[in-house]
Amino acid sequence: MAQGIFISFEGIDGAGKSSHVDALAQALRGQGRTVTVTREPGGTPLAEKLRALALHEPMDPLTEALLMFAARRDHLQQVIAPALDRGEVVLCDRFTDATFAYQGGGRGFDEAVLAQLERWVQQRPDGTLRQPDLTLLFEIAPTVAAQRLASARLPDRFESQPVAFFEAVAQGYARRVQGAPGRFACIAGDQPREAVWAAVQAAVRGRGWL
Ligand SMILES: Nc1ncnc2c1ncn2[C@@H]1O[C@H](COP(=O)(O)OP(=O)(O)O)[C@@H](O)[C@H]1O
Ligand SMILES: Cc1cn([C@H]2C[C@H](O)[C@@H](COP(=O)(O)OP(=O)(O)O)O2)c(=O)[nH]c1=O
Repeated sequence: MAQGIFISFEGIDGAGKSSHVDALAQALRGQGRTVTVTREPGGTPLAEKLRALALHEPMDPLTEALLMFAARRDHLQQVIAPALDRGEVVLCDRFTDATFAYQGGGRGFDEAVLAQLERWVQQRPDGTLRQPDLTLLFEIAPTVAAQRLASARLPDRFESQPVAFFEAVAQGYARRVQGAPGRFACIAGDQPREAVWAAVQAAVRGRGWL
């Protein structure tokens, strides 16, 4: 059976990505596809426990990075790889680009070490690296995202960071785009919701998946 389709959603907190994950799942299911909607950190019982720790307990940047990759390994093994091997679609709210952006850009953790962990965690039996087929990167000025979040929800360890942290996170994302431009579709997140949704659909349609 053909390999499935792996799409990740990325952006700084408040960029407005989450509401489009379910909408895209519905659109793809409408085409008869089987779709798994999942998220990182999380997506399995173990990884959700690691998520609760990573989002709420104080820890140093190496511990934080290792927890993200530990959660990712379990998620890949238990959920993502089996679904893709069955030829299904996986929509994942954040994946490894978030680690490079938040732990690399935001926390300043060594990106060469992150790249090593990425290889260990995402290597397939044939030696190639598992990556999303498409990453939708929602781009927005950190000040606008912060205004949105101020009225939206109680902040976790990341969301409570100052605007300068999110500027560094955005730079981390930009470096990932430079490293693999063909994998990314950059979506202007500061548009009205309908325009953002149209851009999401256009990116997926451009790949022939909608
Ligand atoms: N295009 C948009 N314009 C204005 N507000 C938005 C838009 N998209 C999302 N929001 C609001 O911004 C906040 C953050 O959105 P959310 O989808 O949770 O962002 P993310 O998942 O990227 O952190 C929510 O209160 C949401 O209702
Ligand atoms: C996947 C991942 C997320 N994160 C952070 C980014 C987010 O602030 C947080 C959780 O992401 P997210 O699910 O987008 O948060 P919410 O449900 O509140 O919208 O985890 C990392 O720091 N590194 C990672 O590798």
